[in-house]
Amino acid sequence: MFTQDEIKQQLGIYAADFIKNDMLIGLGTGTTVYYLLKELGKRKQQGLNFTAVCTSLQTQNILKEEGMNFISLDYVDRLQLAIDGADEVDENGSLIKGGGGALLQEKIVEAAADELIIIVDEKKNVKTLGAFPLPVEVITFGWKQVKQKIESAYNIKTRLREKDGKVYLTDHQHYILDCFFNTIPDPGQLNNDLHLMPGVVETGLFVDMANKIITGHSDGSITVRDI
Ligand SMILES: O=C[C@H](O)[C@H](O)[C@H](O)COP(=O)(O)O
Repeated sequence: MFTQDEIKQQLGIYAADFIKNDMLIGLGTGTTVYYLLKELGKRKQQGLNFTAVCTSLQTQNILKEEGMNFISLDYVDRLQLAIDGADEVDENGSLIKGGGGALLQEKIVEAAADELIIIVDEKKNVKTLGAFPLPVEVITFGWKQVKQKIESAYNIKTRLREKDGKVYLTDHQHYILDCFFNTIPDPGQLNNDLHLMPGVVETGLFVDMANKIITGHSDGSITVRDI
Protein backbone atom coordinates (compact mmCIF):
# COMPACT_ATOMS: atom_id res chain seq x y z
CA MET A 1 0.00 0.00 0.00
CA PHE A 2 1.29 3.43 -0.95
CA THR A 3 0.86 6.41 1.36
CA GLN A 4 -0.95 9.50 0.09
CA ASP A 5 2.35 11.36 -0.18
CA GLU A 6 3.89 8.53 -2.18
CA ILE A 7 0.87 8.54 -4.53
CA LYS A 8 1.22 12.31 -4.99
CA GLN A 9 4.93 11.93 -5.69
CA GLN A 10 4.27 9.26 -8.33
CA LEU A 11 1.64 11.47 -9.94
CA GLY A 12 4.08 14.39 -10.05
CA ILE A 13 6.71 12.29 -11.83
CA TYR A 14 4.14 10.80 -14.22
CA ALA A 15 2.69 14.21 -15.12
CA ALA A 16 6.13 15.71 -15.75
CA ASP A 17 6.40 13.47 -18.83
CA PHE A 18 3.69 15.57 -20.52
CA ILE A 19 5.95 18.62 -20.48
CA LYS A 20 8.18 18.65 -23.54
CA ASN A 21 11.03 20.92 -24.55
CA ASP A 22 10.18 24.57 -25.31
CA MET A 23 6.60 24.29 -24.07
CA LEU A 24 4.67 27.20 -22.61
CA ILE A 25 2.70 25.77 -19.69
CA GLY A 26 0.46 26.66 -16.77
CA LEU A 27 1.42 25.23 -13.41
CA GLY A 28 -1.14 24.65 -10.67
CA THR A 29 -0.98 24.87 -6.91
CA GLY A 30 -1.10 22.47 -3.98
CA THR A 31 0.46 19.48 -2.33
CA THR A 32 0.12 17.21 -5.39
CA VAL A 33 1.50 19.75 -7.84
CA TYR A 34 4.35 20.34 -5.38
CA TYR A 35 5.85 17.00 -6.45
CA LEU A 36 5.44 17.90 -10.12
CA LEU A 37 7.31 21.14 -9.50
CA LYS A 38 10.12 19.32 -7.71
CA GLU A 39 10.38 16.84 -10.59
CA LEU A 40 10.41 19.66 -13.14
CA GLY A 41 13.19 21.33 -11.16
CA LYS A 42 15.26 18.17 -11.58
CA ARG A 43 14.47 17.87 -15.27
CA LYS A 44 15.31 21.52 -15.82
CA GLN A 45 18.78 20.80 -14.45
CA GLN A 46 19.03 17.88 -16.85
CA GLY A 47 18.25 20.22 -19.78
CA LEU A 48 14.46 20.37 -20.10
CA ASN A 49 13.56 23.87 -21.24
CA PHE A 50 10.08 25.33 -20.68
CA THR A 51 8.41 28.52 -19.52
CA ALA A 52 5.57 28.55 -17.01
CA VAL A 53 2.74 30.81 -15.96
CA CYS A 54 2.06 30.26 -12.25
CA THR A 55 -1.35 29.93 -10.63
CA SER A 56 -0.23 31.30 -7.25
CA LEU A 57 2.57 33.02 -5.36
CA GLN A 58 3.23 29.70 -3.66
CA THR A 59 3.95 28.03 -6.99
CA GLN A 60 5.94 31.02 -8.22
CA ASN A 61 8.15 30.85 -5.12
CA ILE A 62 8.88 27.16 -5.72
CA LEU A 63 9.78 27.87 -9.36
CA LYS A 64 12.09 30.65 -8.21
CA GLU A 65 13.80 28.35 -5.69
CA GLU A 66 14.22 25.63 -8.31
CA GLY A 67 15.57 28.06 -10.93
CA MET A 68 12.72 27.56 -13.42
CA ASN A 69 11.50 30.22 -15.86
CA PHE A 70 8.14 31.88 -15.31
CA ILE A 71 6.34 34.79 -16.92
CA SER A 72 3.17 36.76 -16.40
CA LEU A 73 0.02 35.64 -18.22
CA ASP A 74 -0.08 39.13 -19.73
CA TYR A 75 2.84 38.25 -22.02
CA VAL A 76 1.17 35.12 -23.29
CA ASP A 77 -1.46 34.47 -25.94
CA ARG A 78 -2.29 30.80 -25.25
CA LEU A 79 -0.69 28.12 -23.09
CA GLN A 80 -0.15 24.71 -24.67
CA LEU A 81 -0.90 22.82 -21.48
CA ALA A 82 -1.76 23.33 -17.81
CA ILE A 83 -1.39 20.75 -15.04
CA ASP A 84 -3.04 21.06 -11.64
CA GLY A 85 -4.54 19.11 -8.76
CA ALA A 86 -8.18 19.19 -7.60
CA ASP A 87 -10.18 18.61 -4.44
CA GLU A 88 -12.94 16.58 -6.11
CA VAL A 89 -13.55 15.22 -9.62
CA ASP A 90 -16.97 13.95 -10.70
CA GLU A 91 -17.93 11.40 -13.33
CA ASN A 92 -18.09 14.07 -16.05
CA GLY A 93 -14.70 15.55 -15.19
CA SER A 94 -16.13 18.61 -13.43
CA LEU A 95 -13.99 19.72 -10.53
CA ILE A 96 -14.01 21.41 -7.17
CA LYS A 97 -10.80 23.36 -6.69
CA GLY A 98 -9.59 26.00 -4.27
CA GLY A 99 -8.88 23.96 -1.17
CA GLY A 100 -5.53 25.73 -1.17
CA GLY A 101 -7.10 29.10 -1.95
CA ALA A 102 -5.73 29.53 -5.49
CA LEU A 103 -8.98 29.08 -7.44
CA LEU A 104 -9.17 32.52 -9.05
CA GLN A 105 -5.75 32.59 -10.63
CA GLU A 106 -6.02 28.88 -11.43
CA LYS A 107 -9.24 29.39 -13.35
CA ILE A 108 -7.84 32.33 -15.33
CA VAL A 109 -4.61 30.54 -16.21
CA GLU A 110 -6.30 27.22 -17.01
CA ALA A 111 -8.93 28.89 -19.20
CA ALA A 112 -6.01 30.11 -21.32
CA ALA A 113 -4.64 26.59 -21.83
CA ASP A 114 -5.33 24.35 -24.84
CA GLU A 115 -5.28 21.32 -22.56
CA LEU A 116 -5.84 20.87 -18.82
CA ILE A 117 -4.51 17.77 -17.07
CA ILE A 118 -5.67 17.09 -13.51
CA ILE A 119 -3.70 14.87 -11.13
CA VAL A 120 -5.51 13.41 -8.13
CA ASP A 121 -5.35 10.48 -5.77
CA GLU A 122 -8.24 8.02 -6.01
CA LYS A 123 -10.11 9.37 -2.96
CA LYS A 124 -10.88 12.55 -4.87
CA ASN A 125 -12.88 10.82 -7.61
CA VAL A 126 -16.58 11.03 -6.70
CA LYS A 127 -19.91 10.36 -8.39
CA THR A 128 -21.31 13.82 -7.58
CA LEU A 129 -19.41 16.89 -6.35
CA GLY A 130 -20.17 18.58 -3.06
CA ALA A 131 -18.91 16.56 -0.10
CA PHE A 132 -15.84 18.80 -0.23
CA PRO A 133 -16.94 22.31 0.82
CA LEU A 134 -17.09 24.51 -2.28
CA PRO A 135 -14.73 27.50 -2.06
CA VAL A 136 -16.30 30.75 -3.26
CA GLU A 137 -13.97 33.75 -3.50
CA VAL A 138 -15.65 37.04 -2.53
CA ILE A 139 -14.46 40.61 -2.23
CA THR A 140 -13.96 41.70 1.36
CA PHE A 141 -16.47 44.57 1.12
CA GLY A 142 -19.92 43.32 2.01
CA TRP A 143 -18.83 39.69 2.39
CA LYS A 144 -21.49 39.03 5.06
CA GLN A 145 -24.20 39.94 2.55
CA VAL A 146 -22.89 37.33 0.14
CA LYS A 147 -22.63 34.78 2.94
CA GLN A 148 -26.26 35.34 3.96
CA LYS A 149 -27.42 35.27 0.36
CA ILE A 150 -25.75 31.94 -0.39
CA GLU A 151 -27.00 30.42 2.87
CA SER A 152 -30.61 31.43 2.30
CA ALA A 153 -30.67 30.70 -1.45
CA TYR A 154 -29.44 27.12 -0.98
CA ASN A 155 -30.37 26.46 2.66
CA ILE A 156 -26.79 25.53 3.51
CA LYS A 157 -24.08 26.55 5.95
CA THR A 158 -21.01 28.49 4.85
CA ARG A 159 -17.84 29.38 6.71
CA LEU A 160 -15.46 32.29 6.24
CA ARG A 161 -12.08 30.62 5.73
CA GLU A 162 -9.45 31.18 8.39
CA LYS A 163 -5.81 30.18 8.59
CA ASP A 164 -3.57 30.26 11.65
CA GLY A 165 -6.33 31.95 13.65
CA LYS A 166 -6.76 34.80 11.16
CA VAL A 167 -9.18 35.40 8.30
CA TYR A 168 -7.59 33.89 5.20
CA LEU A 169 -6.76 36.34 2.40
CA THR A 170 -6.16 35.07 -1.14
CA ASP A 171 -3.24 36.16 -3.32
CA HIS A 172 -5.65 38.77 -4.70
CA GLN A 173 -6.69 40.01 -1.24
CA HIS A 174 -10.15 38.47 -1.23
CA TYR A 175 -11.95 36.26 1.29
CA ILE A 176 -13.09 32.68 0.75
CA LEU A 177 -16.45 31.31 1.85
CA ASP A 178 -16.38 27.52 2.14
CA CYS A 179 -19.89 26.38 1.24
CA PHE A 180 -21.26 23.09 2.58
CA PHE A 181 -23.50 21.99 -0.28
CA ASN A 182 -23.05 18.25 0.37
CA THR A 183 -24.21 17.51 -3.14
CA ILE A 184 -23.91 19.54 -6.36
CA PRO A 185 -25.92 17.74 -9.07
CA ASP A 186 -25.52 20.54 -11.67
CA PRO A 187 -22.12 22.19 -11.21
CA GLY A 188 -22.46 24.31 -14.38
CA GLN A 189 -25.75 25.82 -13.27
CA LEU A 190 -24.51 26.46 -9.74
CA ASN A 191 -21.36 28.14 -11.07
CA ASN A 192 -23.48 30.43 -13.27
CA ASP A 193 -25.93 31.24 -10.48
CA LEU A 194 -23.21 32.07 -7.96
CA HIS A 195 -21.54 34.36 -10.48
CA LEU A 196 -24.73 36.43 -10.61
CA MET A 197 -24.41 37.35 -6.93
CA PRO A 198 -22.78 40.75 -6.41
CA GLY A 199 -19.52 40.32 -4.50
CA VAL A 200 -18.73 36.85 -5.82
CA VAL A 201 -15.39 36.94 -7.62
CA GLU A 202 -15.00 33.28 -8.57
CA THR A 203 -16.15 29.81 -7.59
CA GLY A 204 -14.14 26.63 -7.21
CA LEU A 205 -16.32 24.86 -9.79
CA PHE A 206 -14.30 24.05 -12.91
CA VAL A 207 -16.80 22.78 -15.47
CA ASP A 208 -15.89 21.67 -19.01
CA MET A 209 -12.28 22.59 -18.40
CA ALA A 210 -10.38 19.37 -17.67
CA ASN A 211 -9.32 17.22 -20.64
CA LYS A 212 -7.54 14.43 -18.80
CA ILE A 213 -7.85 13.09 -15.25
CA ILE A 214 -4.83 11.17 -14.03
CA THR A 215 -5.57 9.18 -10.89
CA GLY A 216 -3.06 7.63 -8.52
CA HIS A 217 -4.23 4.53 -6.65
CA SER A 218 -3.14 3.14 -3.30
CA ASP A 219 -1.78 -0.04 -4.97
CA GLY A 220 0.68 2.17 -6.85
CA SER A 221 -1.09 2.07 -10.22
CA ILE A 222 -1.99 5.13 -12.26
CA THR A 223 -5.05 5.40 -14.52
CA VAL A 224 -5.79 8.02 -17.15
CA ARG A 225 -9.30 9.16 -18.08
CA ASP A 226 -9.83 11.32 -21.15
CA ILE A 227 -12.81 13.64 -20.86
O1 LIG B 1 -6.30 26.05 -4.37
C1 LIG B 1 -5.77 24.99 -4.54
C2 LIG B 1 -5.94 24.13 -5.71
O2 LIG B 1 -7.20 24.22 -6.32
C3 LIG B 1 -5.49 22.70 -5.56
O3 LIG B 1 -5.32 22.20 -6.84
C4 LIG B 1 -6.45 21.79 -4.84
O4 LIG B 1 -6.83 22.36 -3.62
C5 LIG B 1 -5.83 20.41 -4.60
O5 LIG B 1 -4.73 20.54 -3.77
P1 LIG B 1 -3.93 19.31 -3.19
O6 LIG B 1 -3.20 18.69 -4.33
O7 LIG B 1 -3.04 19.92 -2.17
O8 LIG B 1 -4.93 18.39 -2.58
